[in-house]
Amino acid sequence: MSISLNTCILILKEHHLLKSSAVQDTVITRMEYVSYDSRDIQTNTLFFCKGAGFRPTYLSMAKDNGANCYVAEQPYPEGKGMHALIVRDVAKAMALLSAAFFRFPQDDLYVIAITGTKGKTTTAYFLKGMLDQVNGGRTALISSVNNVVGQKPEDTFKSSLTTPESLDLFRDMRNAVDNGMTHLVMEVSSQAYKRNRVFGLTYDLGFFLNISPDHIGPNEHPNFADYLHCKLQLLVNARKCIINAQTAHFNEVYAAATTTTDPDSIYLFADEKFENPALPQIIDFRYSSEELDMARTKFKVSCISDQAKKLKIAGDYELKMLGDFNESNGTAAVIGAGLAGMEHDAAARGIRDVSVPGRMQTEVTKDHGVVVVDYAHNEASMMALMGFMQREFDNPKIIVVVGAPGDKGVSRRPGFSKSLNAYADKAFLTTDDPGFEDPLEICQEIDAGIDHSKVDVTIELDRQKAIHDAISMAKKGDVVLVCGKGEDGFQKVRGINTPYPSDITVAQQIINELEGQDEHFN
Ligand SMILES: CC(=O)N[C@H]1[C@@H](OP(=O)(O)OP(=O)(O)OC[C@H]2O[C@@H](n3ccc(=O)[nH]c3=O)[C@H](O)[C@@H]2O)O[C@H](CO)[C@@H](O)[C@@H]1O[C@H](C)C(=O)N[C@@H](C)C(=O)N[C@H](CCC(=O)O)C(=O)O
Ligand SMILES: Nc1ncnc2c1ncn2[C@@H]1O[C@H](COP(=O)(O)OP(=O)(O)OP(=O)(O)O)[C@@H](O)[C@H]1O
Repeated sequence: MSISLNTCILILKEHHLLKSSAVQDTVITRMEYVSYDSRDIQTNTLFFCKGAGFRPTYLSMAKDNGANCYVAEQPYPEGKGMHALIVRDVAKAMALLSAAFFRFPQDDLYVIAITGTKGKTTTAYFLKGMLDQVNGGRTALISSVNNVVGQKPEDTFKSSLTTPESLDLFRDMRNAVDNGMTHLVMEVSSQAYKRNRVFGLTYDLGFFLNISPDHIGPNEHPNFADYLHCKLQLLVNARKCIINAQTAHFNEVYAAATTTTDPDSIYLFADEKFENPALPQIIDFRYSSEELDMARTKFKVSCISDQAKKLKIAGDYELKMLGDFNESNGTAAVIGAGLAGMEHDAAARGIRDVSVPGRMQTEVTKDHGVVVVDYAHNEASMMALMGFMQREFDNPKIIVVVGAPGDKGVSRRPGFSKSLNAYADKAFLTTDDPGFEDPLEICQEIDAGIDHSKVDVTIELDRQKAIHDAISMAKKGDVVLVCGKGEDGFQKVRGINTPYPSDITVAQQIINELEGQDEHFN
């Protein structure tokens, strides 16, 4: 793969991004590799100088290792002798030039993008499960858990960001196309728009699931308005939009979709009980809860509007994952499958056994109640999780193991106290990626917001012991919720990923010890 200097100049000019260029007569004018990291350079690399942490010495290193052209927002003496493309916005330039370098792989994929404060990963996995039924397992995935770019084991790898840097994203898409993948389901974080990681990318389908305050703080969004604005961009860039009519800020969300999409291609869904007389739009799809047992969720999807009835997706669906919020996620995914051409039976087959690592993994024990390991890690998801347990399991005793990460999301901590006050009977406050903060102080901060007349609190910094004590004390009919880390196999302590056996493994071992069971979590 390669790109010529002329093509780069043309693309940057077309998008009004080029401020100036310096072309060297003596240096080759084709670039055969692209990188934004001086530790990853090959001969004739196009190198992007980007990011808050960029240092000019990285450019020297890149040049010494074979880079022949750099793109930056200002000229650097360290780049003397290289071609230089000086641009207004390096992140936008990187997205456009990477798409061209990797030969526009998005054109050969049916691209589905999902945003929302909660439910992105689950909805993405549901969609992959269904689409795999009709394309022979050729659905690529970009998610905060795993990325999948092919069908061989080595084509599945852990992701470090929810939405990768544009250069990595287009490379992953190219690999996916070359590996025969036909569809791509991707999570798009608000940060991806803030940082122009998906600049210029258009989706066949775009989902907006929900929004609540989150990701506000240093390095993320300065305020909620900025967070919402970034999330709305997904709809502006989608050819067809699927929107949860029950989302907060519905009017702004719907308006964003209409800026580039005809109302006939905007699909709304809501649960059967939802009524909002102020809403002029027809809700296209409704879902309703059917019976629920300890292991499976059943719900029905109905097609209401004429445009909805064109899709053959009405009927009953079953999920392996509990949670009424998963009925909402499931409905969104089923609509997406319908728009991608699927019908009810294949969709129902594809979604029924999907599980997402670390999300709503449930074990029904003999004598210690129901144990759930879940990724809930902010107020909205804790409320959704505990509220569901209280409604569905007839007001059980709720025992929660939870902590808050250090160095980030400080605004989430009062949300933990609030949700525990609302639903928990017993809370074990414990360690969760403390980073450079003292985990005891983090726990004390959460504890300070707890109403101790409602919730009995134990601070136990050893996470494995906290899980042990929670499950040991639980009796038949109780619910134990182990929140926040799901399948994470490490604790971030002082900048180092310290190995940790994962909540799933720890909980399973404890249940085995207590009850001699050897089944696995659902
Ligand atoms: C604020 C933010 O999003 N920052 C991301 C961004 O950092 P940056 O561009 O400022 O880069 P940097 O790490 O300061 O380094 C500067 C540059 O020097 C280069 N470098 C560095 C060292 C060297 O020796 N040589 C060299 O060339 C680096 O490759 C980089 O290009 O680009 C980096 C990759 O190049 C990301 O790792 C980093 O994500 C940070 C770690 C992060 O935590 N991001 C979070 C906020 C995020 O993006 N989260 C969302 C999910 C949110 C949600 O759940 O909704 C996500 O999509 O993951
Ligand atoms: N639609 C929803 N509404 C509220 N809470 C939800 C919803 N879907 C999932 N959750 C809760 O949020 C947790 C995370 O779900 P999921 O990983 O699917 O969301 P996400 O948007 O990818 O999250 P993140 O951005 O934090 O990675 C789940 O474990 C569950 O507790």
